[in-house]
Amino acid sequence: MTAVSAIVLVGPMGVGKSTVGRLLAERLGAGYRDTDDDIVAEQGRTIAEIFVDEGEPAFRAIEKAAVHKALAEHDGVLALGGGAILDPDTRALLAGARVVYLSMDVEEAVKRTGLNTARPLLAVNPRKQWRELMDARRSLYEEVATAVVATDGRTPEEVTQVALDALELKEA
Ligand SMILES: Nc1ncnc2c1ncn2[C@@H]1O[C@H](COP(=O)(O)OP(=O)(O)OP(=O)(O)O)[C@@H](O)[C@H]1O
Ligand SMILES: O=C(O)C1=C[C@@H](O)[C@@H](O)[C@H](O)C1
Ligand SMILES: [Mg+2]
Repeated sequence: MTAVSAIVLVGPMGVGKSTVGRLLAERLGAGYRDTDDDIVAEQGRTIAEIFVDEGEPAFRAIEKAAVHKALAEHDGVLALGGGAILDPDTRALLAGARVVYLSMDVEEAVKRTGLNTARPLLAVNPRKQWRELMDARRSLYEEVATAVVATDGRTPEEVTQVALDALELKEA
């Protein structure tokens, strides 16, 4: 069963899903869960290792199963991996949920992700790769979102407050 009361965070790598997700959960007195963490725990490997060992399609299959499991089990704040919305079944499942799309522009993205090789899809030419990813994904993030929150120039605390306002949620 899908836990439709979950608040789901989507958006590109480094936008602050994990940071804001934890703050949002704290403010709401709710649990926090992150599908990237679930995958690492279940697989006993890092995301980068899964990409290197098995390639992106295999990672996406693992991710799809992890996202569907988390949506069924968790009714707090749930951060999804940045590419989870690429899967059409996952997008269909999100149709019943409250989904916050955290957005940012490319310069902010480069600042936040830097040259961190833990993000395999941005490991070579981060600025170009980020633009290409966003060209392919922007409309998918918008499709699943019930609220869009721009994070540029805002602290994580400010982003959290704007998300609460957008969802019209009060603190616990
Ligand atoms: N609003 C913000 N302003 C400035 N820095 C931020 C903000 N939100 C997050 N950060 C910083 O940006 C980096 C990425 O944040 P975070 O790990 O939360 O992103 P993410 O969306 O979960 O990324 P991923 O998709 O890779 O899991 C961290 O160093 C974090 O401290
Ligand atoms: O945007 C993406 O495709 C990804 C985002 C991260 O959350 C991880 O799920 C992984 O690095 C892939
Ligand atoms: Mg994260």
